[in-house]
Parts: sequence; structure tokens; C-alpha cells
Amino acid sequence: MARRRASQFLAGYCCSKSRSVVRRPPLCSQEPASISAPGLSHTHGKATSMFKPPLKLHWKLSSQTSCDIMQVHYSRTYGIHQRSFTSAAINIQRNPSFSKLNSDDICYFKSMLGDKNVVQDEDRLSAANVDWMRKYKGSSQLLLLPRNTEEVSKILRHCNSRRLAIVPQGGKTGLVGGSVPVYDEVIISLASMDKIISLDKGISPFTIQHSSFSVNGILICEAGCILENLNSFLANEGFIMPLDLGAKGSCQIGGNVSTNAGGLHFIRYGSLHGNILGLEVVLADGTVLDMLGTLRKDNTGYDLKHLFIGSEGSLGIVTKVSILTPPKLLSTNLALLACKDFLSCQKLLLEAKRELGEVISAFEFMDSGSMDMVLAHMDGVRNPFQSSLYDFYVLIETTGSDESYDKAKLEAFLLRSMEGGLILDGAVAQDINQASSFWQIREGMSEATVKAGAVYKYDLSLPVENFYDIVGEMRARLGEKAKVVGYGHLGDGNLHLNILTTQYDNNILAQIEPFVYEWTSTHRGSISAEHGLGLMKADKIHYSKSPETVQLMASIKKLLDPNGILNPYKVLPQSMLQ
Ligand SMILES: O=C(O)CC[C@@H](O)C(=O)O
Ligand SMILES: [Zn+2]
Repeated sequence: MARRRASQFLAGYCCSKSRSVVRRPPLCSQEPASISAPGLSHTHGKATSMFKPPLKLHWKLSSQTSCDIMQVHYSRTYGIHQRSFTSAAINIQRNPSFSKLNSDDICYFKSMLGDKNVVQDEDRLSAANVDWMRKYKGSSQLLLLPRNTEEVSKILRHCNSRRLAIVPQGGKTGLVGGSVPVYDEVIISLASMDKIISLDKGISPFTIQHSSFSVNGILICEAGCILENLNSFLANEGFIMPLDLGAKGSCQIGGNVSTNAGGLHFIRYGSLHGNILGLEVVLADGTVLDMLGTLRKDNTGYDLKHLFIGSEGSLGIVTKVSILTPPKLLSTNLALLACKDFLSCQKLLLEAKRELGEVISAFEFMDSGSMDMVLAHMDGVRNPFQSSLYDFYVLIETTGSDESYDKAKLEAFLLRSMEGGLILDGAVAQDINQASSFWQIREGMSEATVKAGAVYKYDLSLPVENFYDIVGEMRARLGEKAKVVGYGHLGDGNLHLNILTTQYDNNILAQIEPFVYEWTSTHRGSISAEHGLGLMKADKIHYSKSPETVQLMASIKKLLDPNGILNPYKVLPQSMLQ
């Protein structure tokens, strides 16, 4: 790969018109289909036809692809079976203490929710029983659609007294089987609870029943609000959500909170533990816990909301959320860069933190296998570079309030990095369409892995110095049997290790696990950085948490949900709870 001269690299965007790039246009954006791309140093003449209008990503697979995956899975792993896992290691029996639904239960739910919110229709049930990857599948006979907290409370009170297990369901975009039933759990969908209750803008706050304080950018909404809709609403008011995910078009804020989702802007805005100001949660017995505060500081007793953030619906159902929303800044810049090795990516991160500091709003990374995969499987995603593939790519987004200063700062940083050899090639988005097309590459990764065939997914937190080693070790272990790719949130030390094969195979799985968990544990990493444990890793928690810690978690679960009806078989080993 030829090193580019820095002057070549910078020629385009230095001379280009200064335009801020705004990510993620609202739905139905009417951006022009073609653009001139003076800023893409290696895409002159190519970009105009290359970049298409932004596509919305909803993590919905075409039925053809989905069926193929299901078929492979069913026929090769379990035959026709009500449970559908990629992992033979998951071998859980239905909890015998749970009751089976009867006609009285259905009558009760219908009288309380109305017929149309008590779903027994086969098609809708089969959609609700399976996760978006079509890897995890339950056999629930009932989907309930409560419209408010009171209805959630009544459902839980009834289910608890009858010992009917339940699974709370948001947008079903999870990757660890946490949001679908394992057996016949009643599915409680929060989709109908999608009201925005208030936004305190700090100037003329709406009336908020829980607080009369006026602090900038506090949104209160119901749990079923779709993340992207919240962001669109906030954009008009001058704010943004502190959270951004590839699945934003489908995922719901209640699910985001329950899984403590991380995503693309974590490096800037941090964890939901820091951004959630309050929650309303319904406990297993129907008790409504009103913790819907809007205060930045509140040390009165234990801060119980944190128990529910990331508990994956195993301790209670989140029904309302109060969240800090940062101001929407006007200047956004996005650069897609190619690096020769992982060490360069690491150094680039260090230098970027030093030189760009807090204006960095995303620092994403992908290896050449990931790029190759997304180009092969995602329609409309194009390689913005003329060279075939580089070994590593980094996506840096900066967001600030001073357009010319931010742009000049980023340009100077890129120039220095290129001269220092950390960057081989690069492109800076010149407008919204180019920015969207860069993000499509990164945001298309997850869907591409599923379209590529059978995929084993690992979501690891690792010290940056060991971050990429596991990819090499896994390649050495698996040889030709699988394609191993790595991408993720380098700025947060979060690697998405994806192992792609043509079909799910227990021999391959045995070569991956427990090795991947042991390796992560040895390097003092986490086996669950941002996707949760769900069903996939409930019995793997000990790789990242001490026995005493897991024991305390099990005690808390038993205290809050003595009958174990909330999202059973997930998060903690079943053996500790029955
Ligand atoms: O599919 C994956 O492995 C990761 C999904 C998501 O967390 C992402 O960062 O794209
Ligand atoms: Zn991620």
C-alpha cells in the first residue's frame, strides 16, 4: 500500500467549503442524491456517483436471509425444536415451578387490556418469539401490549400470583437472547408506551409532575419510545440523546436502559448510569417504584435506579425514563482513516485524546475483514477508498460549537498523524450524505455478520493494549474453519469479536468457548461490555465477576423477584435461583 503524501491527503478538505456534517438525518430526509466530494482525497470523480442518499438502518433482515438462517439453525443444530440456540452449551430446563397459562388468565388480561392488546395470533406471536438475528426462539403463546404503567402493574401482579413467567420486550435488537422467551413466558411488549412526557429545556420548562426544577435538557418519556424518534424530537428542540446505536431505528429507550446500552457516543457522553436521572420501574409483584427524579445530585439513601440499569428486565420492568440530553452542537466532522496496523490505531487514539480532547464524539475501529464483510453483504455500502482494502480503519467524529476552530483542529491533527505515519489514507466527509455513507459502513457491520451466514458474537471490554490480540489468537485456533473479524468502540476499549462460519457447528463452538471467556478473564476484561449477558452468557458471569459478587446478585434477584418470574434463564445461572 502506497503511503499518501500529506498534501495529497489534505488537498480536498482543506480547500473545500466549510460545511458542518450532521449525522443521521431525520426520517424522510430529502438530501440531494449526488454530491460533489472535493474532500475525499482518493475519491475524486468517484464520490459523485458512489454516495447514495442515506438509508435508514432498522436491523430488519430480508425474509429470505432470515429464513435461510433459521433453516440452517433448525436443521443442523436442534432439528424442529422449540428452543433455538447456537450454543449447545446452553442446556436449561423449563423451571417446573412456573404455571401454564389457562383460559382464566386470558379472560383476565382481555378484560383489563381489551381484546386487541392480548395477542394470540400465530404470525404476530412467532415474530415476537424470535430475536432479530433469528438465533434465539421461544414458544410463548401470549403477547400483551399494556398502554400505561398501571396496566403493567396489574399484569405483573397477576402473573406473580399465578407464577406465570414473563419476558419484557422492547425493540428486540439485542444480541444475547435477552428479549425473547426461552419457553412459554408471557411476552410483555412496551411498544404501546411511547409517549414523550416532557422536556425541560431550562428556559420555559413544561410542567413536570415530579420536579419544579429547571435544568437544561431533561427528557422524561415512556419506555417504549424508539431511540431515533426521541433523537428527532430532541433535534428540533436543540438537544440530542446521549446514546447512539446502529439499531436506533428499532430499539426502545426502556430496552437501552435495561441493557445499559453503550454505542457510538459513549466516548463522549459516557454510560447510561451517568445520564439516567430517574426511572419508574414496576416490580415483580406489581409495586410501582417511582424513582423518576430529575435532579443531578441526590444522595438520599441508596440510588436504587442503578440496580435496574443493565439488569436486563430481571429485577423489574422499566416503564418511564428521565434522561439528561446534551445540547445539539452545530459543528460535526467525520473522518474515515486507514491505518497499517493495530498499533497505529492505538497510537492514533492516544494522540487524538491528547490533541482533540473532549470534542471527540466517536472513535470507532474496524479491521479489513470487517470492511470486506460489510461491503459484500450490505446493499448501498461502498468502499470510499480507491485502494482495495487496508488492514485497519478508524472512524473519528468530532462535535463542537465552533465550526472553523473544530475543523482546523481536526485537519491539523490528521495532517500531523499522516506525516507521522499513523494514517495511510483518509477521507473527511464533506456533507451529510458522505457522513451517512461513512456511518453506514460502521453501522452496517452487525447486520452484515448475520447476513454472512452463521455468526458467533463476543462483546468484550479489554485493556487497549490487548484489544486486538484475541482476534489473532482466534484466527490461529480456527484456521480455515471460520473467518474472524474485529470491530468496535476502540475509544471505550470495547471489541466486537465476530466469528463467521457457514453453519453453526458445535465442534467450532468448542474451539471458541470457553477459550474466549478464559482469555478475557485472564486479561482482566469483561465478557459483556455493552450487550448484556442475556441467555447466551447467563452461566458465564463468573468469568467477569467474583463468586461473592454473583452470590449477592442472586440474593438481590431473590429479594425483588422471589418467584423468579421476571425474564427467567437470563443474566444469572439458573442453578443459583431455583
Ligand atoms: O454485532 C455486533 O457484534 C456489535 C453490535 C453493536 O454493538 C455495534 O457496535 O455495532
Ligand atoms: Zn457496539
